[in-house]
Amino acid sequence: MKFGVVTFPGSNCDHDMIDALRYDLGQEVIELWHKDKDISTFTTQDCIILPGGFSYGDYLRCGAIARFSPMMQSVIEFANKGGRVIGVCNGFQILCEAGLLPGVLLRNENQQFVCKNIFLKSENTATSLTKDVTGRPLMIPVAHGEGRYYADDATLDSLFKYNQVLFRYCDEFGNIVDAANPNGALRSIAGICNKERNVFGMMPHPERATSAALNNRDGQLIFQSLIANN
Ligand SMILES: NC(=O)CC[C@H](N)C(=O)O
Repeated sequence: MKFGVVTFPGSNCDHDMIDALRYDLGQEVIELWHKDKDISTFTTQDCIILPGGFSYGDYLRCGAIARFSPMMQSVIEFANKGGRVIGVCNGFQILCEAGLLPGVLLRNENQQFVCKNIFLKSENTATSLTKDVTGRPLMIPVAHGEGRYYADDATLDSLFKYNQVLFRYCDEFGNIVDAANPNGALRSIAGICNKERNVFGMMPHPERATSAALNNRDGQLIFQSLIANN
């Protein structure tokens, strides 16, 4: 399989993602530009990633302008054919704005940008991204101003009912407690997928935790699960 990483104007985690996949995980990576549309070399075995950043300066709402990029039309078609798409942080925001994932990311409850390590509990072994992520909580960094996952009660209930919640914020022992929730996300939701389980969004940054040089390789477990369960 190969990965495509889309750069939008204002992306700033695209090269972190490319480096993590290429050098820490040894994967083939194609760099994609938001104004291009041709992803015909990608098959449904492959994966497109929307990385983090501040696309279009976060104007209107985070991701609200990027979702109109020409590349997004191709990404939506790719996802509808069953190709896997992952959005991290701003990428998650873009996927929600594009309607590929339900809900929205609102400004953090404390109105502050939050940048720190948090713990994540994997909630779901039914998706390729999380299948092999079992056992202890993962330590992964977050860095966002608008990461508070919000959806109406019916949507939240449906996410749990259909096993679409990927990750929840927890303490270092795996307990879901308010104090471990960095942004006020409803039901401590940190990541979700669509019903078909091929579109994934998460606020924390696994690509910032794939290298021994960073003293944290917990993020590798997430990418390795995706690669192993292709
Ligand atoms: N690291 C990021 O992707 C930041 C996402 C977004 N711009 C926010 O602050 O919420």
